[in-house]
Amino acid sequence: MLSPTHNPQHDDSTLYKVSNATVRLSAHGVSREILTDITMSVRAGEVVGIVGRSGTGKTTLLRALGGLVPVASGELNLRGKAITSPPADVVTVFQDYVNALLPWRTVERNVALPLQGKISRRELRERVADAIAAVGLTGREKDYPKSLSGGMQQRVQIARALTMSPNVLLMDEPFGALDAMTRASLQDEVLRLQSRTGTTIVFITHDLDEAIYLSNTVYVIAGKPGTLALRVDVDLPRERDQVQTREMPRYVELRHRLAEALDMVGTH
Ligand SMILES: Nc1ncnc2c1ncn2[C@@H]1O[C@H](COP(=O)(O)OP(=O)(O)OP(=O)(O)O)[C@@H](O)[C@H]1O
Repeated sequence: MLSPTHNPQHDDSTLYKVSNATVRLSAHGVSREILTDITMSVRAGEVVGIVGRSGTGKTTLLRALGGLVPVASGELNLRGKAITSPPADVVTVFQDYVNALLPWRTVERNVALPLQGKISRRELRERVADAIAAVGLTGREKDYPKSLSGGMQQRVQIARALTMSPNVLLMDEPFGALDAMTRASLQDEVLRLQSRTGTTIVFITHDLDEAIYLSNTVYVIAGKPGTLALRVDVDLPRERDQVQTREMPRYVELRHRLAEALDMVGTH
C-alpha cells in the first residue's frame, strides 16, 4: 500500500531543518511568543517524539511543521525549502478526533474521503481496507462515528491518514484516548507500518514510555515561551518489544533523564 521511501538505517538525509525559529500567535488582538529559539532537525524515516508539560507549545510546534502556522523569525525548512503552506505530502492527525470525522459518513467513507476521485475505485477499496485492518477496525466499516468509542474514532482518523501514504505523519497525542491494551497494539502497528514504509513521524505525547518506545529521538519542550530543553537519542535496538524494551537498563536510564528534564523526578 504505502510507497517505500526512506529507511532510517540507510538514509540520514535531513527532512526538516528548524533553526532559531520563533512562533507567535495572537488572541484578542494581542500577539504572544509561544515558541522561542527552536532548533531541531528531523531525518527522513525518523520517528520523533515531543514531550512537555501542558501549554508549552507542543501543538504549536506540530502545526508549524505542518505549515499551519508560520514562523515569525528563524528558519523552518522542509527539504531545504521554507514552509509557507501545508505541504502536500505531510498529513496531520489532530488531537480532536470528535471533530475530525464527518458524522454522516461511515467508517470506510470517512477513511476514503481524502483519496476519493483521485485513484481507481478498486485501489481505493484496497487501501481503505488495509488501513482499517491496520488500526484493528475490520468489521466496523459500515458503522457511523457516533456508534464508536472515542478510541475507535481516533483509530479511524489514523486510518484515514494512513490511506494517504504520507511521507510525513504529524500526530498530536494520537493514542491519548485509547485504553492501555489498544494503545500498546496500535503503537506496535505504527512501528510495523513505519519500518515497512519509512514514513517520517513526528508525534506529541504526555507519556514518556510511549515517547521512548516509539522514537529514534525525543525532544522535551519546556518553559513559556516554549523552547527545546533536551534532545535524547533513543539508542535502543530499533526492534521494540512491549516488555523487553521497557526492562532494558538503557531504557530506564533514558526515562530517568526525560523525567528529570520535565521536573517529574521525586513527584512520580
Ligand atoms: N490560536 C492561538 N492564539 C493564541 N494563543 C494560543 C493559540 N493556540 C494556543 N495558544 C497558546 O499557546 C500556548 C501553547 O499552546 P499549545 O496548544 O501549543 O501547547 P501544548 O503544549 O500542546 O499544550 P497541551 O499539552 O495542553 O495540549 C498556550 O499558552 C496556549 O494558550
